Amino acid sequence: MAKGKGKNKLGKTGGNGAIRTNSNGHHSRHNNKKMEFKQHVSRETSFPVKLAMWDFDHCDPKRCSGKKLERLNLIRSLKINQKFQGITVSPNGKKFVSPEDRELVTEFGCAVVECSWARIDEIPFSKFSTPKLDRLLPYLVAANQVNYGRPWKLNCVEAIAACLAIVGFMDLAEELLSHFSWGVNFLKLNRELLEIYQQCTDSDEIEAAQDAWMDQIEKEVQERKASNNAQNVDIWMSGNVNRIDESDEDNEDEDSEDEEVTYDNLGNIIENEPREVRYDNLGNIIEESSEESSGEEEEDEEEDVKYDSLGNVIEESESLQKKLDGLNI
Ligand SMILES: C[S@@+](CC[C@H](N)C(=O)[O-])C[C@H]1O[C@@H](n2cnc3c(N)ncnc32)[C@H](O)[C@@H]1O
Repeated sequence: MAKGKGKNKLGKTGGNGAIRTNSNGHHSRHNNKKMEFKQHVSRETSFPVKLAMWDFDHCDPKRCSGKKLERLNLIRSLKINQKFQGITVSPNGKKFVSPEDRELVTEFGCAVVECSWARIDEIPFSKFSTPKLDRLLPYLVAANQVNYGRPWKLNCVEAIAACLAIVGFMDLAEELLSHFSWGVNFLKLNRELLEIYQQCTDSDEIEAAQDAWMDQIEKEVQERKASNNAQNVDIWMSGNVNRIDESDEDNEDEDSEDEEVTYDNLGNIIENEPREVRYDNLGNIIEESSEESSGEEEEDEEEDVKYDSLGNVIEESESLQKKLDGLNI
């Protein structure tokens, strides 16, 4: 393709077939995608979409994503007072990037302001910006090492990739990010949101989608907090969490195993219910009744208890025997 004006007009590049628009409005590439891209990058300005930046030299060139794109010949630097005809993603914007901007991006490209977030107040936006072309990016989370996990504070390559993805050039966003080790994570982290934004038509819809997403996040945070609080209360109220909840019907088996069957030091069953037990001076049971037991019960038990030649109990009361039968011992 000839150098000059028409070079980056997407959809008009027909000959090299780099970009085709599908029924969703997204574009796709045909086979040997990498090769087609390499052909592009070997050209003077190197990318199917015109990319530009105003570089304020705030950043360490080794860490700066804008400078890396420049070294790769994917973006060009603009002079401070130089205007740009395409979309500028900038914190100075009033509207959000939306699929409505697709034609502008296709025709004229996308620019960023390469500077430090910490020094953003020093930037003389009025010198270079065209306010009606400035765009905010909606809620998206950074994946770069400097601001990982932070919403809105994207670096230059993320900002450009986000703009490309929102207007429907997802594969170009991928291409651009593929030059950064962490790049693929930006699309992974934001995939769902980007798909939502791609379905919007204009800035207002993008803003509404962003607000709905943030409301949802806020709701989930509150729910998680409430559930954590509830769990903390339960832990303190329930004491030892290793104890089995005896009111739990599912624990019936464990409960029944807890039913106490106790033995004397020779292994004889001496009690199946809490009772006061007394021993003779050889350790033999001499009485099983409690002082509170009725006289009737005492008599019954006395009648049923028999002893072996050493004085040990060899036969339990009838009621005890019934319980033993029930336990299949
Ligand atoms: C402040 S610079 C930081 C650049 C960083 N030093 C780097 O290595 O790429 C990031 C630029 O990306 C664009 N940008 C990032 N996040 C944005 C957002 N949420 N809205 C609009 N523009 C954004 C702006 O042009 C912004 O100036």
